[in-house]
Amino acid sequence: MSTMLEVKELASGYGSSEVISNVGFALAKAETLAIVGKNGMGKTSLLKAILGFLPAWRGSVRLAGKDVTRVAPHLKRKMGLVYVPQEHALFQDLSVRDNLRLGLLSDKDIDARFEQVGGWFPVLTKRLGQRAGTLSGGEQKMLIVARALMAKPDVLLLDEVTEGLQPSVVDRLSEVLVRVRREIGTSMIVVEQHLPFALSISDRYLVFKRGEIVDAATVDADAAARIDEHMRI
Ligand SMILES: Nc1ncnc2c1ncn2[C@@H]1O[C@H](COP(=O)(O)OP(=O)(O)OP(=O)(O)O)[C@@H](O)[C@H]1O
Repeated sequence: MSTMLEVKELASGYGSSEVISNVGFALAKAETLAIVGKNGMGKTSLLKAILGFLPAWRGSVRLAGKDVTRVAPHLKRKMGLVYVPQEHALFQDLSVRDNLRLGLLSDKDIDARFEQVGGWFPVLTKRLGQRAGTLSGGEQKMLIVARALMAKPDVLLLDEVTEGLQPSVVDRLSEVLVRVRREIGTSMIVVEQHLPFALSISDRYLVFKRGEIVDAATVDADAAARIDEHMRI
């Protein structure tokens, strides 16, 4: 299977403090990888280092075979790497439609993109004219994910996407992400505290501790118990 994203010996941090050390993994086409670990272990920083918001101190990031370690985040986005940040990054005063449109790189295929993404998120299709700021918290999170999917990403990085969501919305999101992967073959990295959600949609997982990978395995029936053990220590 072809490798979409390859991270090798990546290190990064803030000021003089290294928070990501020697991180390496590969993500195949249409594969979903969960990254789990306690608060403050460096999961968000890892995503930022992959995206280029944090500079790589050492190591490399390759996207579909190309070295993108020093490529700016907006250019990586054009190359198919899209990020769903932890915070609610919507344009509150713009309509749902305009927020979705901002996820597109150009208006080419706009109708087809609205149709496909609307099929995944019918709740948004009904509210295209509504101001994003007036959506419920769950709907706003759906809109952030939907906007990221407008550009049909090759690789999608999702940071704590279930945070603050009620169980029915979490279930809905996992159904949509499984469908997206099946229908357009997106590869995904899911940074998550919500273990059942992460494991239900992932093929493999990495456990992160103090900026390093301390366990990496395929998701199987014992994965949750193994991860719990790491979380306790
Ligand atoms: N802008 C920043 N400046 C300095 N240090 C930072 C900054 N952002 C994060 N850190 C530090 O880097 C370390 C890793 O933080 P990070 O947010 O990557 O962890 P995390 O595993 O994503 O945690 P959480 O699950 O709480 O979001 C922490 O010690 C944090 O205090």
